[in-house]
Amino acid sequence: MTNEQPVIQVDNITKKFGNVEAVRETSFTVNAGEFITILGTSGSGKTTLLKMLNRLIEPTSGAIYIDGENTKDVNVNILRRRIGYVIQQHGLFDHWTVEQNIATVCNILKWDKQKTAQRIDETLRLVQLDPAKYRKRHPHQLSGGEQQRVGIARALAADPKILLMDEPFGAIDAVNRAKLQDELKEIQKTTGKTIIFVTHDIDEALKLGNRTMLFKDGKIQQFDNKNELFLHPQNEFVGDFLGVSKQLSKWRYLSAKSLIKQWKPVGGQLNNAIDADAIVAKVVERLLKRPADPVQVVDRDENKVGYVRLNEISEMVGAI
Ligand SMILES: Nc1ncnc2c1ncn2[C@@H]1O[C@H](COP(=O)(O)OP(=O)(O)OP(=O)(O)O)[C@@H](O)[C@H]1O
Repeated sequence: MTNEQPVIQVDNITKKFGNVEAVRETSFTVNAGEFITILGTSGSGKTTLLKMLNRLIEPTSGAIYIDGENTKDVNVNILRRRIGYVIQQHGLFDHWTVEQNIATVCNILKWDKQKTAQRIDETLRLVQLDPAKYRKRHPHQLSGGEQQRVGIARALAADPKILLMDEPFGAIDAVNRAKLQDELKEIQKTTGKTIIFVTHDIDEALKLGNRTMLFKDGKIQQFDNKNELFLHPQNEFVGDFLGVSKQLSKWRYLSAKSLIKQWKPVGGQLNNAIDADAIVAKVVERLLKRPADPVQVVDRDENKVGYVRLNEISEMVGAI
């Protein structure tokens, strides 16, 4: 859930490396508690954009505000403590134990031993690692997935409001990657962090992000939730990139909500209801189980209901 409060405001930033414009006149806003994924072609400027948020790269022009404060006016070290950063190759110090790695920022903040030890255990539990088992290990004694978990624990140690993640699961096998994605989503839900997550993987971007930014040639092509990206791609690139023409993608990613043309007030019993956020495939599954009954799509927040019938669904899915 987001609370519609801008935590990041990017105002017309451009980054030039010599003649190369890596990011061009880009503006966007991110609200507190959002999980934003950034997707795009190789070399499109995703990493450059991310690194400008914590001033690892300074914009050539434009401004970035975090909590309303221009990042240019904030001491870089203070800024980076407020913003956790996770990269693909975890960036752990090999000669340090897991606990020493996680304690890096706590030590900079001069936390006492007890507070630091407590936080190490807390963050390890958050990333599903048993502190007693992992505290004293070195990074080379961990699997790739475990290293990445420690990387996330370290980024969370100082309890930053924002987490920047640059292809954090890029080098992890598919099974562990799916597990890490689920865990990260859970961490985000329980901690309310604002996350900006760069990935090459369309499935990962759509699964994790409540909004996804599509990036090409240093510019945002579209920044929307997945329903909007599929239903209203703003240009050919977005359509092609997401494979909007492929029915399969629609069925996998669209929610039941998108099938409803007209919401009606709730009346009487809801005995075959499905959540508005359920994917279309679930609606179809339900319809096939009880072909005679319409499925009632329920939007809990707004207490509304819409109906989908089997004989209508192929027509509806075909039209969206
Ligand atoms: N330090 C630099 N000096 C010169 N050019 C750079 C520098 N960093 C990035 N670039 C260029 O800026 C453009 C954007 O690079 P960036 O790494 O942001 O892209 P990306 O979308 O993250 O790519 P990938 O998905 O391949 O990691 C590229 O053309 C790249 O070559």
